[in-house]
Amino acid sequence: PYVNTKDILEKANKEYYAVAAFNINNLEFLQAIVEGGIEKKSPLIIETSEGAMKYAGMGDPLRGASLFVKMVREFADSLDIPIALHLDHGKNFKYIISAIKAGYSSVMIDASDKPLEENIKTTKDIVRIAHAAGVSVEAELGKLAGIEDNVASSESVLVNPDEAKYFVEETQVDFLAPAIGTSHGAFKFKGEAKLDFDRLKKVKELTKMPLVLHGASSVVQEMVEIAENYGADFGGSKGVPSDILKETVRLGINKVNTDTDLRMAFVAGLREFLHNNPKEFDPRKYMDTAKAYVKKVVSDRLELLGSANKA
Ligand SMILES: O=C(COP(=O)(O)O)N(O)CCCCO
Ligand code: NA
Ligand SMILES: [Zn+2]
Repeated sequence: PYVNTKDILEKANKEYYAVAAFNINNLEFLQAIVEGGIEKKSPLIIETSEGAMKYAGMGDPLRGASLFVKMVREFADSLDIPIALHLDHGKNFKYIISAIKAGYSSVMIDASDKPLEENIKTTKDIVRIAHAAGVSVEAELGKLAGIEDNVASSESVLVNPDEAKYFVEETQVDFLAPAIGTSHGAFKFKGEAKLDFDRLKKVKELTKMPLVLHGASSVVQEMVEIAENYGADFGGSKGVPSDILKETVRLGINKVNTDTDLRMAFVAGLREFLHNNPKEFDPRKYMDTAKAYVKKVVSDRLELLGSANKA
């Protein structure tokens, strides 16, 4: 069934596991993710960025949003696993309202680059509107390093746990993304991978609410090797190691945003297939390996996060 993200995350919060939130831009990634969820009998959070809304709607974000709602609902209504649709990194009021109007389960208001009081004000405005429409809300505190959807944020500012408690009380958001040292994309760490577990622990103790980890892709070595075997150059790529990811779940992370790992898996499968099948031009065939690799990465992640058999 199509459910509210809050319902999925409240259960995960109680039972201390995490649910992956996978980004999509098209049908094929959605198919592969849903196949993984069926195989693992796991709840799924499908998420789209504002860029994905524009892309699918060919420039019209409301058309893109309603296309994604219709696609996701079609799958969700025909399956036993709970599936929610989330707007990731909502920054533009118009896009956030479009997602709410189209029927998204939840929206993220990302005002993490604003001073605290402004972040609170903006977030409160969105919470009021979203809650009136039965939509749950995610916000972010602190700043990720790396590139956030082509906006380079200078350096990562880690969450202040006391500020987090004040923020959630003031805004009544349903789930919070505390910045603890991750960043978006495939180049997360210069040296050794390290996250601030102490801050995460404190935020959980102070808020007791479902928490979100952004920039959580692991950069799956197997997929890097396949892609590089067929012409990709992913030199220097490094993600969040599995043991560190598991530790964040143990400490209270319940939603794990994953985009880069699926992108790399898809392109690895596409490169491999096209190289080995020079005569093929049927889209139902040449994207097959790509989808199979995405499904594999999805299934492994659902297992690792502990959401398998939790549907
Ligand atoms: O936090 C994440 C996941 O980040 P990643 O998959 O790059 O680790 N997202 O919000 C997905 C969109 C960011 C661009 O990749
Ligand atoms: Na999000
Ligand atoms: Zn993110």
